[in-house]
Parts: sequence; C-alpha cells; structure tokens
Amino acid sequence: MKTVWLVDDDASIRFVLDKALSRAGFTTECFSNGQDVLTALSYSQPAVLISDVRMPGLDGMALLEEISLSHPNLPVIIMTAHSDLDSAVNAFQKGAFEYLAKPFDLNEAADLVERAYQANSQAKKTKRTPTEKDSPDIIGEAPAMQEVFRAIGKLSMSSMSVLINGESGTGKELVAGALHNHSPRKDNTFIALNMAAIPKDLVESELFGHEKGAFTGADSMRRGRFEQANKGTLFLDEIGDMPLDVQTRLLRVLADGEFYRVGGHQSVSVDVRIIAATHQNLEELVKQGQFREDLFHRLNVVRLRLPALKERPEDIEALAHHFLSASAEELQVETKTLTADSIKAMQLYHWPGNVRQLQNTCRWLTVMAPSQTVNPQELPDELSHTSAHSESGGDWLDAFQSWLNQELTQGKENIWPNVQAQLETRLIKTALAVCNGHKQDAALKIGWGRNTLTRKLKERNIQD
Ligand SMILES: Nc1ncnc2c1ncn2[C@@H]1O[C@H](COP(=O)(O)OP(=O)(O)OP(=O)(O)O)[C@@H](O)[C@H]1O
Repeated sequence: MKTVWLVDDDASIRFVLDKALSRAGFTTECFSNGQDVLTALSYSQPAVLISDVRMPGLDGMALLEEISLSHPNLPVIIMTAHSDLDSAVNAFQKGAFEYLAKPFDLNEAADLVERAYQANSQAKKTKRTPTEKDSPDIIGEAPAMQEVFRAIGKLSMSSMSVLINGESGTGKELVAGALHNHSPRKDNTFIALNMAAIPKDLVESELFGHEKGAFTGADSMRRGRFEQANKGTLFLDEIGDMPLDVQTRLLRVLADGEFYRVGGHQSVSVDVRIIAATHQNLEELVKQGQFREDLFHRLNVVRLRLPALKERPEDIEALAHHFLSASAEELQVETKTLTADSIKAMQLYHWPGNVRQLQNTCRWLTVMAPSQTVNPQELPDELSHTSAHSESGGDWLDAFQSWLNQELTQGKENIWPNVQAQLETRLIKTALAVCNGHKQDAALKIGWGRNTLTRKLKERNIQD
C-alpha cells in the first residue's frame, strides 16, 4: 500500500500535507513527534516518511539517524524552514532521500513523495554514513540556490568532476570550496586557480611543475598545482581560457592520473578531483574549436548553474545582512541596518558584479554611510537612482532603467538630449490630450509657464 507517515509538530502543516497526499492517492498517517514514530515503527512501516526538522523532543535529524540504523530502506524526506546549505548537507549525510525547503509547493511535495515511493519499490537505498560537517556560509533561499545545495549534499560522498557555470562573482569558487569541504577529500588540499589570470606561457608549469633547467629561469625543480593538490581538489576557474595544448595535457591527466613535469622524463601519479568553472558557453567554444570536446565531456559529469544575483532578488536581504555583519566585525564597529526602501532599491538594481559587488557595497556602506540605519539616498549612486521610485509608479521606471542599462552598456554617449526630448514629447502630448488641447491648462498641469510650453512645442516639433 502507498502509505506515507507525516511527522510535524505543526498541526496546520500536517493538515495541508495530509490533504494533498490523500489527493495524490496516498494513505497517510500523522504524528506530532518523533518518539511516537519510533514506537509505531516497531509495529509497522510506511512506504515513505516525511518529517519536519524542528520538533520538540526527538527532532527530525535525530529521527532520521535512528531510522537509517533501524530501517535503512525507508525513504525519509526532511522538511526544513531553514533553507541553508548545512541543513541540506546534514539531511543527505544522515541518509535522507530528499530535502524539502519550506515554504514549498504542495504539488512539489506530492511529486517528491511519489518519487521516493517509486525509488523505494524499485531499489534498495544505500545507507550513507554521517561525516563531520563543515559550514561554509553560502546564503541562498532562491530555488536555483536550493538546487545547488541539494547537489552539494548529494555529491558529498563522491569525487565526481563538476562543472560550474555562472557569471563572475556569483559564488563559483565558494561552491567549489563547499563541494570539497563536504567530500571525502576534505582533509586534503583545495587549490583554486584562475586560468584567465595566468600568462599563457606559464600555465603549463603552474599546473604540472617543471624540472630544474627546463627553461630559462627554471633554477630549481618546482611541483605544480596538480602535485600540491594530490588527494585533494583542484578548482580551475575560467576553464574556457585554458590554452588548447594545456587542455590536451589536462585530458591526459584525467584519463591516466599521470603526467610529466615540464622538461621531465619521469611520470608523476596524482589523484586529484577537478572542479571547473566558467562564465562562458563551453558548448559554443567546442563548436568554435576553442575547447576540446573530449575534455568538455570529462569535466561535464555534473553541471551546476549559479544564477546571476539579479535573478534572485529574494536572496538580497539575507546576503546584505550577512555582508554588513561580516564587515562590521572586521572593522570592529556596529552593524549597519538597511531600511525596507533600501532593500527594495537593492532588489531593483541589476548587479552586474553579482554577489561580489553586493559584498563590496556592504563594505562601502559600513565605512561611508553616515548613520546606523541606511536610507536609499545613502546608497551608492548607481543604487540610489533605482530607489527614487519606490513610492509610486515603479514599473515604468524599471522599464526605463533596463532601457538605460542597454543604451549605456552598448557604449552610447551623450544620451541626455535624446532622453530629454523623448520625455518632454510624451509629457506634452499627454498633458495636452488630458486637457483637450487646452494649452493654458496643460502648462499648469506640467508646472510650466504658457510661454515655456509654446517654446517646447516648437522645439520638439509637436503639432498642437
Ligand atoms: N551565496 C553566497 N553567500 C555568501 N557569500 C557569497 C555567496 N556567493 C558569493 N559569495 C561571496 O562573494 C564573493 C565572490 O564569490 P566567488 O569568488 O565565489 O565568485 P566567483 O563566481 O568564483 O567569481 P569569479 O568568477 O569572478 O572568480 C566571495 O567573497 C564569496 O564569499
């Protein structure tokens, strides 16, 4: 039978989930605490168990731990209101089948239970052993970030290659570090290298090292990053910038686990996990012959995409708070807070530099903002301009803002005369229409004198 047990101390969650799962064809039984579940488990067993994390007495994690020992094949879905990386990783490491961040969509919950049910009836679950958790501070409530957390949790027992896509400053290196810290390699070295930052002719010796005398200036033998990262993880950022000949060498190391130092004749064996990242479209680079297809497939075992910050405005408040406290601590001052309007302004801004730019903005505010509470006017210029309309009519200004961004990033200059002409034309035409063509009234509505209106009509070549 498709039985699901629901465990939550919150009666309203039990109620809605119960309804949704019954509708989806499950027979449900509800529990308000973990202890009752353990007692019930000695008599019978459901097909799937779905449990909240925070409950008085035995909490969700403790329950999960007990169940993975006593009933390792029972799929458990952990629900948590704390959508952070630690909860996700913890849940997966303790053997959870899935992790569900609150608030969730009821259909999504029912689909998940169905998947757990199918997985249980098809295959036996392999038990995961808990490992020490490390906690990098990765903030993200947006669904795309939740996907990333889930992936880090799922990958935490493996050493698979991962390819991370994302614009500059979206947190690629942070995620690569978290993948390492939550992997069996966590006690060994994590090395991050940016391919775009190393001069082309030095990339090879940087990665693979060189023997003494291999080239002018090679006064002594040097171990490369691959050797230094042995048994650990090498994070190769901007992999799309790796020269083709180095790509060929990289491919060989990945295939054989062996390489030669530059100028060397003896092979060196290494065991290194590669996490690569790029802001470019690697498939496109492959098509253009700038990136080796075979290397692409080797790196692209698991793909993670980090969304640009403008795609996840819901994360801005928590990120800003995090960075404001971090810089206050660094500078030994009190943490600044943002007004609701300032947060709104930050959410409307397009953040071309992503999370890194937000981090720098928070550092700047910690030092420069005159008062403890930051108002929109005190935000850096580019941001305070987005906030001017928070009180009324935000939509057209949003559209205006995107248009402006486009014009300016396309390299247009001296755009004011054009902007002014367009604004004035619209203003005059609308005011005249509203006043049935009556110039005196229209001038009054706009706030100009009649003569100014007449002059502007001429200037803008508007028929009145
Ligand atoms: N979700 C997040 N939560 C907390 N801090 C973050 C988050 N994302 C990024 N950061 C911080 O923002 C800064 C930039 O992140 P990171 O260096 O990982 O970006 P990146 O994508 O690797 O950038 P680049 O490609 O330019 O090297 C770092 O200081 C990082 O700690």
